[in-house]
Amino acid sequence: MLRHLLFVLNPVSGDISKTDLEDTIAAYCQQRGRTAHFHHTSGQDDLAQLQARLLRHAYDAVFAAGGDGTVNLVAQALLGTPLPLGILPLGSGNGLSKDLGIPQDIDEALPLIWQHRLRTIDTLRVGGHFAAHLADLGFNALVVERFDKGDTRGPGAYVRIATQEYIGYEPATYIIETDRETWQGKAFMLTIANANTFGSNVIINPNGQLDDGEFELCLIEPFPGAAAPSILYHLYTSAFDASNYTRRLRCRKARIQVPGETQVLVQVDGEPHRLPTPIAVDIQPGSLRVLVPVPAN
Ligand SMILES: Nc1ncnc2c1ncn2[C@@H]1O[C@H](COP(=O)(O)OP(=O)(O)OP(=O)(O)O)[C@@H](O)[C@H]1O
Repeated sequence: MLRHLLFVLNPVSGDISKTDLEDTIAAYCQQRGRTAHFHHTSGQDDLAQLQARLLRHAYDAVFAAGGDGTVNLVAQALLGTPLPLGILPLGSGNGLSKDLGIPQDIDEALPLIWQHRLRTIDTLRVGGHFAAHLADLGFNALVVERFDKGDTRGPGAYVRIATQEYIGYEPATYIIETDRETWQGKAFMLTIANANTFGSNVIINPNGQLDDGEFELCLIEPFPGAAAPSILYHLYTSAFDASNYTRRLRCRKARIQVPGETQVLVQVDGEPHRLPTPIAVDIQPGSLRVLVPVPAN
């Protein structure tokens, strides 16, 4: 039984107050013979702080209570340890928890603390950064960066920024060499996907498996404005491959060049980074243990 549980709380994620939540979690654990410990992120030096805490204290599992950024932080701190990651989805983007079938309602997610199944999944390294879920280059990375810098949150702000950026957006050229093939061309966006679904519910990589030792490069090629509604429709209906403007490359490793650019904007698990080119991507098979709901009979 997982007895000593550490909850890593991001106090600002998703604009959700977490003051009462701590009491709820502590009582919930106590009633079931578990002990809850809490760690608050500060936004500064969080990885080193969490790693230091994990060296000082013995826990049986660590829960990320926040969005994909908090999940990325906790997952990274757990690499190389036998400890499993639990997720309480409390961010504006909760993509990995959706892909793992974790309920999005916090009251429904709490039972994961004591009823769960252990699953081992792959993670990615993207340009030297750890990614547990999705990374991308191109249009979405640009929107994520602007969203990150802005002071408004929520899906409304994302759509507003996306609409502004879409007008006049110039797709870049990419040269992608994988362990299987080479592809060269312009792309509106290029998603590096171990998982399936963005926090926004866009299904960028239908049927991609989190534990198959492979990942997918999901390309949306330049398209005329008139095709945008049908592409969006395909993205929300698990029909990525049905569009004339999409393609997926499945692989274990890839090298992405962007001719003429010495650095490029890359979004990794919701956080924007400017990374030197070429970008190397590798799958790290079976590198993370996660707690997932027990399937209903
Ligand atoms: N105490 C804090 N104050 C300010 N920022 C913080 C704090 N703790 C963590 N952060 C920042 O929160 C971000 C991660 O947020 P997370 O993805 O968990 O939630 P989110 O609501 O989905 O995030 P966002 O809305 O920013 O995408 C990281 O950039 C991290 O540096």
